[in-house]
Order: sequence, then C-alpha cells, then structure tokens
Amino acid sequence: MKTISVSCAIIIHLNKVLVAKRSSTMSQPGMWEFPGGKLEQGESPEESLIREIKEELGMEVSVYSQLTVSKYAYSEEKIIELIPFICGWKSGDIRVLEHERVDWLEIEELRLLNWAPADIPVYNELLENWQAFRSRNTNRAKN
Ligand SMILES: Nc1nc2c([nH]c(=O)n2[C@@H]2O[C@H](COP(=O)(O)OP(=O)(O)OP(=O)(O)O)[C@@H](O)[C@H]2O)c(=O)[nH]1
Repeated sequence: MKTISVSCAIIIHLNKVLVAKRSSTMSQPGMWEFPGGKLEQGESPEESLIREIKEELGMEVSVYSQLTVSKYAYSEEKIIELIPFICGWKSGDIRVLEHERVDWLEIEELRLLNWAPADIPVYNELLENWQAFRSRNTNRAKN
C-alpha cells in the first residue's frame, strides 16, 4: 500500500499558531489542520511546504525544525505520512486562497479544535515542547 507524504507548517508568530479549516470543496471538510499538502515528485518536504504555503496562503515561510512524522490510515487506500515543521512568517500578507478560514490561536485554544486525526500526535508534541518552540521563534523574529 502506497503511503502519501504530506508536509505541514506549524507557523508560530507572536506566541500564536496559524491553523486552517478545510473548506467544503476539500476532503475532510470542516476539519482543522496545519496548512501544507502533498509532496510532488522530486520535491523535498521543505520545498513542498514552501510551495504549498505560497499557494494556499500567499505568504513565504522560513522552515525551521522538523517534528515527529505522524502516520495515519484514513482507509486502506489512504495512508498519510504527515511531516510537520516549525516555521516562521518570513514575508508577504496572508490571503485565504483555499481554506474556509484561518486563525491565529493560543496554544491552549488548539485543544478545542476538531483536528484531522493525523494531527493529534503533532498537536501533542507541540504542546509538550511549546516553551522551547515559542521562545526559539521569538528570538529569531527579533534578530
Ligand atoms: N495540509 C495538511 N493535510 C493534512 C493534515 N492532516 C491530514 O490528515 N492531512 C491530509 O493530508 C492530505 C493533504 O492533501 P492536500 O491538502 O495536498 O490535497 P487534497 O485536499 O486534494 O487531498 P485529498 O486527496 O485528501 O483530497 C489530505 O488528505 C488531508 O486531509 C494537515 O495537518 N495538513
């Protein structure tokens, strides 16, 4: 069975995280995710992420550290390998080009969202390491 590789961006800015709600025209409509998408042939996860974020949100991100890959079988045909990255907002304004909406939320607020199942371990790792990720991004933004 083929595993589909998807990279996603945990964009941290001013102590908040950017989250996106899937629209009615997408699969898993109404569920929340970290923006990103499927890797294309020959792309690294980081290259794919920069391309997808530009397509979905019109902005440029800096890709920092990778978190643990989360594998989830939505069905026998659809096994997702979600590759999360901590990212920063590099440049450009945010435009919501594909999702129903996006929000900047506090870490505690993320718990309340109806997440795509593959994202639950990612959220848990983010929560456990929040202080380190948060302060690293804050220091980068200052420099
Ligand atoms: N971008 C993104 N996709 C995720 C996350 N979690 C998760 O399960 N996915 C799944 O990974 C796939 C990403 O595909 P995509 O966004 O590039 O394209 P798509 O909607 O056309 O995919 P589809 O084949 O499911 O319709 C989707 O099936 C989506 O549901 C996440 O946090 N971010």
